[in-house]
Amino acid sequence: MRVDVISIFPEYLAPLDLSLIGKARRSGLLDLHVHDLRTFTHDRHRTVDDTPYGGGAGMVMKPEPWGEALDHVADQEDSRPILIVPGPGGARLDQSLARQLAAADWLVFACGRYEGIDERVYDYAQSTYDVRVISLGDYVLNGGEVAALAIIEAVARLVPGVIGNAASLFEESHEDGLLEYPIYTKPEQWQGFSVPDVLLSGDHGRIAQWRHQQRLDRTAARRPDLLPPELAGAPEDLVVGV
Ligand SMILES: Nc1c(O)cccc1[N+](=O)[O-]
Repeated sequence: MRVDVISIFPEYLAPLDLSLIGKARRSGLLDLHVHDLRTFTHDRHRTVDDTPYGGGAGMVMKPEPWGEALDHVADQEDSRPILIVPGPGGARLDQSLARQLAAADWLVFACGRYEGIDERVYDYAQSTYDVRVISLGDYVLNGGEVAALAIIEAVARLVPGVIGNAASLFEESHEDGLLEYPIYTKPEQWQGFSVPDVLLSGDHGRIAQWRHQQRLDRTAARRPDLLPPELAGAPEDLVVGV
């Protein structure tokens, strides 16, 4: 998978050199390119913003640098990349959308700052990109970089080979709609807390059943909205292993 990120703060994307994503870059599984939007300005001050037409607070990102940057990134390529513009007005990222994006060959991220990007950039990009606005949630960030990091991590880890043990992708929270079960490691006793006996039993059938029940209980308690319709609204003590 190729990923391009355009930002006025390219150093914000430095964490992508770390851990499994950094390893995927070095192995060639992830072909990541970060671009400084100011590279595509031509004035002495490398200007990327200006006042909004119609008045209002704050500044708007100018269309010209974005147009040049998007043309530069997509240049000489015949495939149509997905352009992701992280923003509060976008489709909410969830595991299903992350899986969809992980099937793409090429993602390009446009990280807005200030009050956002001139609307004509979205229109201009349509001829070359599949334009998507994606939100992490209903709250306000200062720009798109943090969201781009989160989306890239959620997507890249689903690319085959990025996570060494693919089995660990299953039974994760949200992978199949339920939250994950509690996990434990050595020592058996710690600060007066014990590991549940069932996990020490060696009975894999009982362990699997216990873990499934834990997932149902946790989902019912913390995210009842995720419960399957047949269990939604059922009293917690009736949410039994099904
Ligand atoms: N919420 C927000 C924002 O305020 C600015 C950029 C990106 C996001 N987001 O992805 O959620």
